[in-house]
Amino acid sequence: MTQEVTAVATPQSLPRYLLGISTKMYFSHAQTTSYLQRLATALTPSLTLPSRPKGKEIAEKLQFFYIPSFPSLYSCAQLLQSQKLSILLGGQDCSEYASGAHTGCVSAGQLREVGCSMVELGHAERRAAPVCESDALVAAKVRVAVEMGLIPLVCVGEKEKVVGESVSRRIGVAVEEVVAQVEPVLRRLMGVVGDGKEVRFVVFAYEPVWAIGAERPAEADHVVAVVRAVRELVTRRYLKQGGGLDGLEVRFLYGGSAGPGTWKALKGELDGLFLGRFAHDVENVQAVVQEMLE
Ligand SMILES: O=C[C@H](O)COP(=O)(O)O
Repeated sequence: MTQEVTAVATPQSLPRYLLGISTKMYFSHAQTTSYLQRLATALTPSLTLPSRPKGKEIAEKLQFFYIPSFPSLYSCAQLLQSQKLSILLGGQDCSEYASGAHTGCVSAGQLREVGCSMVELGHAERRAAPVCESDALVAAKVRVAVEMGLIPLVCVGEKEKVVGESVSRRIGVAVEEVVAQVEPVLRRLMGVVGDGKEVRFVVFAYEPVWAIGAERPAEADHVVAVVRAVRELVTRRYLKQGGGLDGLEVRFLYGGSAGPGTWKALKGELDGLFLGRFAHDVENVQAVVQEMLE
């Protein structure tokens, strides 16, 4: 008998660290489901329910999420739910509309229905041509997603690597660009997230565009300095009393050619990692998990 998929309750708490993987459009449907199965097998008990021995200890520290292509979501949800794996599922995008005449689009509600509890929005590959999503469009999508109970994973990052300038100038330029992407999102979330609301989290993946699809991740010092500055500004302007987003938890992950060694270099300054190509090899994921649990 085929396992039915049920909508998943929006997580009301998350462990200290998050570890996510997007397989973008790299895998066929068959490859996606077999990859997820291999991942689940390799990472057991990390992915098992918190009620199981060792699983509890790990689940308190680390939450996994997986973001495959749309056509594979239902099968992935079937696999996760039938094996009771503690891994959140997310879509790679959603519409800014709740429903209607929008051919080719996928709504946040549909994602929820097929077992997603997250949605990735504003990835650099969608902000770039030919899709050209604007900050305002990304923010509108985030709001709709949150209204449907999905935790948004919003990708942000500066486009160019500044060279031949002082370190403070390099960081300043990046912070300015990232803040310009983060603030429209937070402003659109006023009144729909935080204390007493279904969604209590917003996750930002800091992905300098120049570090995506590269040989190696951005330098840890750069990542830490940019995220520290953005986090400080977000806390001061939005999360403190009167900032309009009381009770909202904001997490910052790093993405962009991340793999074994990246977490160690970041020295626990971030809230997790978002893996791309280097996660295609399940052994790399095992190595990253090991680093994060140390
Ligand atoms: O979605 C993931 C990020 O864009 C990172 O991808 P990458 O690790 O292949 O550079």
